[in-house]
Amino acid sequence: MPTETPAGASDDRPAGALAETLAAIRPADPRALAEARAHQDRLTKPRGSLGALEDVAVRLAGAAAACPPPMPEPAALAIFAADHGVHARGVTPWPQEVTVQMVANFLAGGAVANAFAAQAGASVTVVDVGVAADLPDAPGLRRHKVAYGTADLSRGPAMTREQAVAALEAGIAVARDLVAAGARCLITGDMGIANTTASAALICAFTGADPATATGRGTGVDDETHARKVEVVREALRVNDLPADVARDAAPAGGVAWSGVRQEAALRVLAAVGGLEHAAIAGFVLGGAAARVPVILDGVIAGAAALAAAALHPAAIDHCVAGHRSAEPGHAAALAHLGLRPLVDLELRLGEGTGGLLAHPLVCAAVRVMHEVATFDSAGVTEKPV
Ligand SMILES: O=C(O)c1ccc[n+]([C@@H]2O[C@H](COP(=O)([O-])O)[C@@H](O)[C@H]2O)c1
Ligand SMILES: Cc1cc2nc[nH]c2cc1C
Repeated sequence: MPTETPAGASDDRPAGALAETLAAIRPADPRALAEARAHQDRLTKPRGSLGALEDVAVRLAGAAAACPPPMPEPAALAIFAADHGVHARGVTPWPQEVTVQMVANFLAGGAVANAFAAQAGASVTVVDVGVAADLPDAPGLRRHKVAYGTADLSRGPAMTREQAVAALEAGIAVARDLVAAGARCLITGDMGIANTTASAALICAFTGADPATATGRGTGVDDETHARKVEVVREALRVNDLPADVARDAAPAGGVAWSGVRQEAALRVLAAVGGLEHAAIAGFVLGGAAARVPVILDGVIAGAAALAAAALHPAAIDHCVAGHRSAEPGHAAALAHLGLRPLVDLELRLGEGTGGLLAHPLVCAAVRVMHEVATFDSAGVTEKPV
């Protein structure tokens, strides 16, 4: 049992790429943070007048350990696709085949994510981490299938620990390869019919939120389906023995780095109620953090996955920006727990990475200010109001 393991016991740490990635993650650099904050105040604008954009630029300086931070472009979107055993419980009106059909749509360039990626100048990679069908070869498709979908999380664990680690490592590999190919900003994307149910369960387990408040309407379910979905999330937490206080072991706590206990608890929660795409997105976040390349998080699926990444290594979140706030209620709970402020709030509830892509120009603008705006000194502008 994780609770019987001494805190910090190295024996419990996973081996392989996950362990190496966790070991490479560094928190925000305090010197770069201070330098960036001071630089913001020297630029030709009233102090704080760029609001949350100033915080984004300072955050990216801390993450990169450089002031100014590198421009976060080009960006690369990775859409992690997977299916869910809990679909059988009637938690979504959409047939499971829509997952594989949308994968084909992404690869053909026909989805909203493709249009938004073109607008942002981002590349699109589609990753099969657990689609319940065989996919033909296509440019832009990466194969990391761990299983043909998860098991039903309301009847027992959705994944084995090994499957969760394999999916985490798939996400790490995708992040590593995109960075090696030149990406300087990673954007999370997802596709998986029924994955808002798994997201709600993860958010409850990691934050202690109640299923009635964290479970939303996903693609747009009716009252009856929503009520069933809340009960399915409750059942998943009970069947998998994840009481509200499991969050004590798995959730990030201020100042604490990480320990074997925390990691094992995080893996147990992720495997019990997560999806293969959640695990892969958590790995993608860890991979970006290890490479000191910023990660823009998309909606509720990314928020739930980021909770798992934070539980595995709290400092990973220093490298993340919340692209937007989804209409899904659990997303706000996840972001509050992570201490992240979303940049865009347009009642989006699509997923695919669309909210993250919309935020990318804002993140670029925030960093460009640090590179290009004159200081009061250099421009000869009077620094103090009369
Ligand atoms: O990103 C979000 O916040 C979001 C909110 C609602 C729905 N989705 C997308 O819709 C699908 C899951 O919805 P559902 O109702 O089948 O659980 C999945 O493919 C997600 O990408 C995404
Ligand atoms: C059509 C459709 C597109 C999506 N994109 C992300 N999730 C989705 C769910 C559906 C149903």
